[in-house]
Amino acid sequence: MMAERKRISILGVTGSIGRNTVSVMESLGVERFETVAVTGNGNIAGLAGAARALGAQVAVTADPSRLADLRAALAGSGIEAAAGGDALTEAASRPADWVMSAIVGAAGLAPTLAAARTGATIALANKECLVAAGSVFLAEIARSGARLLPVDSEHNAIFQCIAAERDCPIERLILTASGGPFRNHTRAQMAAVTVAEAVAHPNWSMGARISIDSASMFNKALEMIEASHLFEVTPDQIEVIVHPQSIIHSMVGFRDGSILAHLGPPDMRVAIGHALTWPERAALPVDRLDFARLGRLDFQEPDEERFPSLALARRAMADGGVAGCVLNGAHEVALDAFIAGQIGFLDMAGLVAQTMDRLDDLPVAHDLEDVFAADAAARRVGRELVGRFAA
Ligand SMILES: NC(=O)C1=CN([C@@H]2O[C@H](COP(=O)(O)OP(=O)(O)OC[C@H]3O[C@@H](n4cnc5c(N)ncnc54)[C@H](OP(=O)(O)O)[C@@H]3O)[C@@H](O)[C@H]2O)C=CC1
Ligand SMILES: CC(=O)[C@@H](O)[C@H](O)COP(=O)(O)O
Ligand SMILES: [Mn+2]
Repeated sequence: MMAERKRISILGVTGSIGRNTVSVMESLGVERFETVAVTGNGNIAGLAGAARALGAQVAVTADPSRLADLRAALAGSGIEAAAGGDALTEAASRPADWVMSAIVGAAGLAPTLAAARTGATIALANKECLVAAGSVFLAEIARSGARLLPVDSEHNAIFQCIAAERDCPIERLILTASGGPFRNHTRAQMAAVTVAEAVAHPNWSMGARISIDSASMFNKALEMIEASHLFEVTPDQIEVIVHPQSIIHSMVGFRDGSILAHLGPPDMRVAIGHALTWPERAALPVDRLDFARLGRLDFQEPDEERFPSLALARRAMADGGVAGCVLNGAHEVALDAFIAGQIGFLDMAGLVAQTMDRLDDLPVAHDLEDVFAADAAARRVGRELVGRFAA
């Protein structure tokens, strides 16, 4: 008798994580899965291609102006086409067993919560959900009974390290950071880097925005806040160590001095496959580590002078309330402005810091409306500040 097929939706199927998710499904056999919904934004050919490859029920673009293009791309397939924010939420709400949350940025928050409210298991790649909405997001997850499986490589690594240690308190979480392409740049060199240089990650193949965030270490800043929400630790238990090879994906220290680490090739199919087949492990066609060839693993202290984003994360965690939401909203504005050539690479941290200064008295968020209000305020202030940095 054929085993019941797992019902899957992929939010952000056209992106780096989305494509890797499709690749993992293909390597496991797409016939094992029933694909409910796939979503994208501007990449209509990619969206229609994924929908056809997986035999999805519905494909949704977030961009309403692209509905006709999507319909044309899906012609003859029998797959429903839809567009816009409400359609995205409706598709995310369709009953599924497992939903990959891989839309980039805070735009992923509403669809991810829509999926969580159905009680589906949420494979969470989108770190901005936790950074922006933190306890409100977790309260909604708890209410829905949905299970959260971290996909971000560091958090997936920690999840794997603590799986057998349920009753042992964590002493420290050690997040590894590659240090990005500017690991050894001086501040003067960093001030002049281009978008093309910032996007060129030394180890991982990822979307443009997270690649630039790795270069500024804003990615690690977001991940510190993400870890503070996912695991039972206080901010001072979260450490960052630069590990240029990206082979150790993170470590957990316990009170007896033991440290458990998760190692693997820098390939997101490992974390995605782990979340997709959890609590089992399926065979994956990824490179196997060859330690003799690696020869060594290096570590260095992160330099918070050159990477001020890390101190901003510590400040957001200490401030609590909506500080993470303000950091995230301002950071998304700063990143857009850097990509558009309006501000320099180092201005991003300055813009976020000034936005946090100006919005340090916002009320604590009790619900999603409060979160969206704080996010909107951060973006408004951030956009005002872009002009000043652009001068
Ligand atoms: N890439 C990686 O290896 C890792 C990524 N992550 C996290 O996973 C998330 C996705 O990253 P990544 O795959 O690199 O990003 P990509 O930029 O490659 O893909 C982003 C996805 O989101 C869609 N999208 C963009 N804007 C919107 C919007 N306004 N509304 C709805 N959908 C939208 C894109 O659609 P389209 O392409 O059609 O425009 C695409 O499907 C991020 O939060 C990132 O931090 C975490 C760990 C590793
Ligand atoms: C693959 C993944 O999870 C990314 O977040 C990655 O960790 C980025 O590398 P950095 O360590 O350079 O931020
Ligand atoms: Mn990561």
